[in-house]
Amino acid sequence: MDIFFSGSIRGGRDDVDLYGKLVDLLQQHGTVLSEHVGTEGIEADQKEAGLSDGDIHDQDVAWLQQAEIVVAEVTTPSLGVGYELGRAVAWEKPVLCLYRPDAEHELSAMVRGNGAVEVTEYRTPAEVESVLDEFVRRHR
Ligand SMILES: O=c1[nH]c(=O)n([C@H]2C[C@H](O)[C@@H](COP(=O)(O)O)O2)cc1CO
Repeated sequence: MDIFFSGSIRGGRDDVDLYGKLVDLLQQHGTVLSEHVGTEGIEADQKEAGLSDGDIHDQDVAWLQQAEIVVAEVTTPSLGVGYELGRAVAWEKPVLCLYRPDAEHELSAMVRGNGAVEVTEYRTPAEVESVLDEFVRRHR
C-alpha cells in the first residue's frame, strides 16, 4: 500500500522526531512515499540536490496523487500540510489527521470541521499504533 505522510517542514520542525516515529509505524503497513518528512536535515539535502520549490511541489503532488491513504500530523500548523489535505480530500483519498491536544495551537476548523477527514487526538506514538492499524485495515 502506498501511503503519503504529511507533516510540517517550513511551518516548523519541532516535531520531526515524532514524525520519524510515525513514519516507522506506517512503514509496517506499506511504502511511505514521503518518508523524508520524518528525516532531519531534509531542507539542506534538497538544497544540495539542487531541487527548486517547483520540483518539490511537483514531486510532492505526484506522490500524493499516487498514495492510497494520507496520514497527517497536524499539531504544528503548516500551509503545505493544509494544502495537501485539501487536495487529498478533493481526490477523495482516505485522510487521517493526528493531533496532540496539549499543543499551543488549536486545530483549524477547516480540518476538524471537515466531514471527509478523520481526526484522532493522542499524546504518544504508542497510542496511535492501534488507530493506524484500524485505519489501514478499513482502507486496504
Ligand atoms: O521541502 C519540502 N518538501 C516537502 O515535501 N514539503 C511537503 C511535505 C510536507 O507534508 C509539507 C510541509 O509543508 P510546509 O513546508 O509548508 O510546512 O509539504 C514541503 C517542503 C517545504 O515547503
